[in-house]
Amino acid sequence: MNRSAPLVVVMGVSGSGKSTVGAALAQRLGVPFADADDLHPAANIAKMTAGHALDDTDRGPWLEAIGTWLADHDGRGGVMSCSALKRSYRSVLHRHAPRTEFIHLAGSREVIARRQASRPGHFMPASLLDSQFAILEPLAPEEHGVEVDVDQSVDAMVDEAAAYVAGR
Ligand SMILES: Nc1ncnc2c1ncn2[C@@H]1O[C@H](COP(=O)(O)OP(=O)(O)O)[C@@H](O)[C@H]1O
Ligand SMILES: O=C(O)[C@H](O)[C@@H](O)[C@H](O)[C@H](O)COP(=O)(O)O
Repeated sequence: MNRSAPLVVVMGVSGSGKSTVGAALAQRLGVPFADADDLHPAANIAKMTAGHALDDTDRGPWLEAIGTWLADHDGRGGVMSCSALKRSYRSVLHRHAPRTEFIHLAGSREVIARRQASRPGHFMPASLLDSQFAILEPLAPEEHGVEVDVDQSVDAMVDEAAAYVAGR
């Protein structure tokens, strides 16, 4: 069994609970937490705030910064909340930190839209949710990770994620 500290990316579309569940999971696991929203270049935040979806070029340097954080935390472990919507994005992260595991917070557009809309003071406009679902690629069987249903309490989601990590 691999006893090294967990290195986890909590992924999913905007409003799926990445920040909430990621922070709680990090606390449960006793490892540092970071939110990929804080690693976006200012231009990316400005673009999303203005209602435009990011493209692969916008996400390139951001993914490199997230991968660097993961590689830096390989020894002590960590949890990063990051949309990581496409498999190619997850491949970039995996290249930096090969033992990264992915927890995909997955659910219906209806539930997630409700949560996203009820979240106060966030830069991400609700209008961009469709573009997030449009490019979302769920985890492939050969990727290291698990899907957790968003339609349950935060505690239950963290329980599932922590159980997956413990059993790896
Ligand atoms: N399991 C849950 N049950 C109810 N509300 C939730 C749950 N998970 C997250 N939320 C709420 O939904 C909103 C979006 O969650 P957030 O963590 O900001 O998502 P993301 O980081 O993926 O955009 C927040 O207001 C958060 O408090
Ligand atoms: O790749 C992207 O398009 C963005 O990273 C996006 O997926 C992310 O969701 C935003 O940064 C909004 O932040 P929230 O996910 O916290 O809503």
